[in-house]
Amino acid sequence: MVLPGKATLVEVGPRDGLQNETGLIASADKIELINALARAGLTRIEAGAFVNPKWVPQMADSEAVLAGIERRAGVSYSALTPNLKGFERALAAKADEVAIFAAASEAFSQKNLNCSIDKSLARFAEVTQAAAQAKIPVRGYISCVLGCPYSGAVDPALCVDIAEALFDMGCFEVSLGDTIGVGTAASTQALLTPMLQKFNPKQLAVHMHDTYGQALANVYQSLQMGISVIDASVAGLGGCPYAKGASGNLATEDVLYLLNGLGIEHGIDLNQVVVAGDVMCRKLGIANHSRVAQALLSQNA
Ligand SMILES: CC(C)(COP(=O)([O-])OP(=O)([O-])OC[C@H]1O[C@@H](n2cnc3c(N)ncnc32)[C@H](O)[C@@H]1OP(=O)([O-])[O-])[C@@H](O)C(=O)NCCC(=O)NCCSC(=O)C[C@@](C)(O)CC(=O)[O-]
Repeated sequence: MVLPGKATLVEVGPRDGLQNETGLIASADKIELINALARAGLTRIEAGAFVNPKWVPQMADSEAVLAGIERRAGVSYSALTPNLKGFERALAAKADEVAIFAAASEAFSQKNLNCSIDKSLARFAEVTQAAAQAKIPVRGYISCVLGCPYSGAVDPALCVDIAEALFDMGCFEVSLGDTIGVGTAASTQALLTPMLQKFNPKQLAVHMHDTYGQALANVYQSLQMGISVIDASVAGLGGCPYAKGASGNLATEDVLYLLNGLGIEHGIDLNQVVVAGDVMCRKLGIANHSRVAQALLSQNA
């Protein structure tokens, strides 16, 4: 078993976690969440999405959010950019990093991006070209790597091809998304095996949703295979608007507890993350989906 000595968390709660909430959340509350997460030691925070606001109204205030946050030294504040228009908005809002997001399923690509996989990659190439000129790093995502809500099983070979296309156009990292949380440790291994034959583990991240309660096992599987960048969402907030029934990402607090138990360094204060998630859940009037947060909060109650 080869475990990395150090792991980096990419906090996606303020974007992936909140994008699906139906009641409009005040920009000030999003800003407070992001600031609290940065103070807790998270160094990569997805702060918004410059997507079509008609498609995802909750992210329509991403300009205001990026303008309102404290910019802590050493923290990278990123945003999703589906096309050149999104990139121009992100650049004007001074995002430190942007992310493009392809899918390993034609059906999901149509639902999420209103176009085929090939067309989305052509749009993303325009974004990476503009980002290279502006010296903004670009992260790539691939959704549905372990299953699609519309077309079912996904071939790992297709994921490898899309990852290659994303790296070829200049992405510094590709995050592999189990968008609907159907993966298991075995299917994660089956995906990562061909991925790691082609790419360095340092180039890859995993982004696991917890619909079937397997996300932590999938992260552990990924750590054992040398992946050390993990996406997570505070309090397990979230779900994808184009993946019915998909629950939130794996909770940041639960990943931190796993890493602590394994002795893997991460530089984040678990208790501060628990408080940040608790404050947001109370404001939203929703349950906290982190098992670790539930346990720690009940001890302190
Ligand atoms: C890709 C598009 C834009 C195509 O959307 P479209 O409607 O086909 O776009 P269009 O180019 O035909 O333009 C239509 C209108 O939208 C405007 N428009 C066009 N682009 C933008 C923009 N960037 N910002 C603001 N406005 C924009 C454009 O200006 C135009 O305005 P009009 O002329 O009608 O007034 C749309 O499908 C879209 O926004 N999709 C994003 C959906 C989304 O955010 N999904 C959730 C995030 S992905 C995810 O959660 C998965 C992930 C990453 O977490 C990983 C995982 O879990 O697997």
